[in-house]
Parts: sequence; structure tokens; C-alpha cells
Amino acid sequence: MPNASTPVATHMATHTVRPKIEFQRLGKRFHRKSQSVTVMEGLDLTVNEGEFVCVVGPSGCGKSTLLNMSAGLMLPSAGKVLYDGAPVPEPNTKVGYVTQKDNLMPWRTVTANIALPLQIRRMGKDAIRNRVAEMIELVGLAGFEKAYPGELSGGMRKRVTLARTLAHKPEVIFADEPFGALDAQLRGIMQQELLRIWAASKCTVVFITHDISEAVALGDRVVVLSARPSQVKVDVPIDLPRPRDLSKLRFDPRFSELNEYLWSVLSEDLNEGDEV
Ligand SMILES: Nc1ncnc2c1ncn2[C@@H]1O[C@H](COP(=O)(O)OP(=O)(O)OP(=O)(O)O)[C@@H](O)[C@H]1O
Repeated sequence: MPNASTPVATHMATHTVRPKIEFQRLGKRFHRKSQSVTVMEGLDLTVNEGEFVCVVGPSGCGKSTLLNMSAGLMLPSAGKVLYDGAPVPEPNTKVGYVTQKDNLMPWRTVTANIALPLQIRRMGKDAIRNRVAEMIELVGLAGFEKAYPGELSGGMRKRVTLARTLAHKPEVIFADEPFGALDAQLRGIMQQELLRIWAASKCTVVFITHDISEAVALGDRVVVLSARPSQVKVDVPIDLPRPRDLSKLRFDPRFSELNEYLWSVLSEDLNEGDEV
């Protein structure tokens, strides 16, 4: 039975390693009324360009806070967040954010929802039309261009969200439990889709999840955060070959071994009744 001391393979980089996001001695403290909570302290982590990095950790350890600071939506209390080697003092327009909620505009068609970030960036009409068509093709929504979000299934709405996020060619996608609300089957389909889209777009992905098997299935690395004040507990290279067929992956002994190892590391920080 693997335990926290199970050795893991050394990192097998398949691309040139260039830091995209760096967290250096990062600290975050929130104050509310007379109380203050230190969410993270001295956290060091580097996400390299083109990597798919999954982050897991006990509930409330600051995973969403970490993404918010990476996207420039929140400032650190201590330490630094660097994007391409420079601090992120304001919302970073080079990144895309996908969350559990899809935030689609119900009065806009699929096409109009996907076009929104491009209109905000004042792209020309023809360029928008071409880019939206490309995105609809990429996420497999052909035939639904004129549909409204209320007419779509959960999976299709998720596809629209992904298309909207990818439309402005973000360099990095921050995904905060994007498939958390989907049923198991749909989740599997969307995970496979995301891997395909990531491979096609060559962007960097930072993906937060509560599901260790999802993290192992998708990631180049799985980073486990400790309980508050959080730090990186382990940073595990996932040496499963790509491209990955997720329907077969769960029968791979290495997949099970990595799952068990990560679960044993994570469970050290969970108290009885805690959620991951
Ligand atoms: N804007 C804020 N003001 C005050 N406290 C906050 C704020 N944002 C987050 N927190 C607190 O910081 C801690 C970490 O929150 P965060 O949502 O980042 O954790 P998480 O690891 O993503 O949690 P979960 O896994 O449950 O989604 C929590 O205790 C939360 O209450």
C-alpha cells in the first residue's frame, strides 16, 4: 500500500521549461471586523509555460484565493506573484477564468456570448465572426450558434463557457472546479474535451479540483496544498503518457498508484468531518 513516503518519478518535461507564473514566499491574510485569518504563508510555486498544473488541498486552504491573486484580482499580503517575470498589479487581461458557475448571459445567443470578450476588446466585426466560428468548431457546438443558454444542456453550456474563455486566446486558463457541478459521465466527457482543447491551443492551465483522480487524469503535475496557513505540501509530476484516453486511464496501475499516494498525502491534513 503506497504511503506518503512512496517515491515518485522525476519530472518528465515535454516542452521547453519557462516560468509563466511564479509564487514567491506568498502570503495572504484576510481581515474581517476584529478577526483576521492567515490563509497562506511562505508559499512557493512555479507554473511553467504550457503546463497543465492541478491544485488540490483541504477545503478553505486558499485555492481560489491563489487563483484570484494569479489573475490580478487580489493582491498578496506578503511575497510576490509574478507573471512572465513581472508583478500583477491589476486584472490580467491575458488570462481566462472558468468557474463552476457558467455566468452566461441568458439573453444572448451562443454566438453572442462567445463574442462578448472580443467585443469588449474592440475587435473588428469580421474578425469576431471568424474567431467565434473557429471556437464553435473547436468545442463541438456547430448547429447551436443561434441557441440561447436556457435551451442548452449542462455540458453544452460548459462548452460555450470554454469557447468564450478561449476566444481571446488567453495565455493561461485558470479553472476553479469547472466541472464540479456536472454528473460523472458528462464530467468525463468534458475532461477529455479540455485535454484536447489544451493540446490544440498550447496554453498554460492551472486547474483547481476537489477530485484527486481528476487532478491525476489531467495534470502534468499535481500540487497538494496543506491546511491553513497553506504551503505546497508536495508537487508531484504525473508521469502518465499523453495523449491520455481517460476512459482507459483508470485501469492503468500507475494511475491508481498516484491516486493512492496523493490521497495519503492529502488525508494527513484532514480532520474528521473535513471535506477535501
Ligand atoms: N474576500 C475575502 N474576505 C475574507 N475572507 C476571505 C475572502 N476570500 C476568501 N476568504 C477566506 O479565505 C479562506 C480561503 O478561501 P478560498 O475560497 O480561497 O479557499 P478554497 O481552498 O478555495 O476553499 P474551497 O475548497 O472550500 O473552495 C477561507 O477561510 C475564506 O473564508
